[in-house]
Amino acid sequence: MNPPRPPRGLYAITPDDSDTRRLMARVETVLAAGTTWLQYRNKAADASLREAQARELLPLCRRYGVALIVNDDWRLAAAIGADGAHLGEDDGELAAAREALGATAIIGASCYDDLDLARQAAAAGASYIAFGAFFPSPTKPNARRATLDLLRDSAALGVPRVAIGGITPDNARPLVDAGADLLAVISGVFDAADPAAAVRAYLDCFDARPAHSSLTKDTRTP
Ligand SMILES: Cc1ncc(COP(=O)(O)OP(=O)(O)O)c(N)n1
Ligand SMILES: Cc1ncsc1CCOP(=O)(O)O
Ligand SMILES: [Mg+2]
Repeated sequence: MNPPRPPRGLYAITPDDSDTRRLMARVETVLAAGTTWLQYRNKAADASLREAQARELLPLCRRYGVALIVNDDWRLAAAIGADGAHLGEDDGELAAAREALGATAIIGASCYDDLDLARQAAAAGASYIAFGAFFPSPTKPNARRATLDLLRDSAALGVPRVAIGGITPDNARPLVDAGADLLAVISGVFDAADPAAAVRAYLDCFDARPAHSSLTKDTRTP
């Protein structure tokens, strides 16, 4: 049997939206257009709204065969049976998340502009490592900035690499050429005049681009 293919494509991340009906409709458009993974991120919601929104997103993602990854809070991911969690530097230990979520969960780690952090995350069993911000981010203007060299230099780590931060269909191709397996995007998708067309434009950036990593880990959508 061939080894599983690594994930590749668009990793859409939800905007802060307190209107759950509207959020579901916005997300469904994006899932239907061909998103690979979805991250639930809402920095403005309280714990109860976050749980309600994450719970409602899960069956929607399942319907489209898209993995749901919860930002910041692996306990919430575990409580609702999500496919994984994304952890930044303030979001707890990867080992604890892995223990709670299990061997097949998708657990991502923010590595910002730091190859050593990426090495540590890969060694600790991260399913993917994320670098960025690569461009000024409308969502997170003070995010640390990363360079394309990080993507090139992290190829040998053998885990999928995610690029984030100010990515638009117009600036994304160099990231894919440098080794990004997934483009993580909030405003470029959800603030676009036509979010479905934006999703397709990001996916076009992968056309005729070889997959970079020779990965063996199974991080496919369940
Ligand atoms: C795919 C992906 N990459 C990076 C981040 C940023 O995580 P973090 O540094 O914890 O910042 P917040 O998202 O919590 O503001 C991410 N969420 N997703
Ligand atoms: C969470 C996060 N971490 C670095 S930049 C960023 C926000 C990405 O959003 P956008 O795609 O709108 O720049
Ligand atoms: Mg975080």
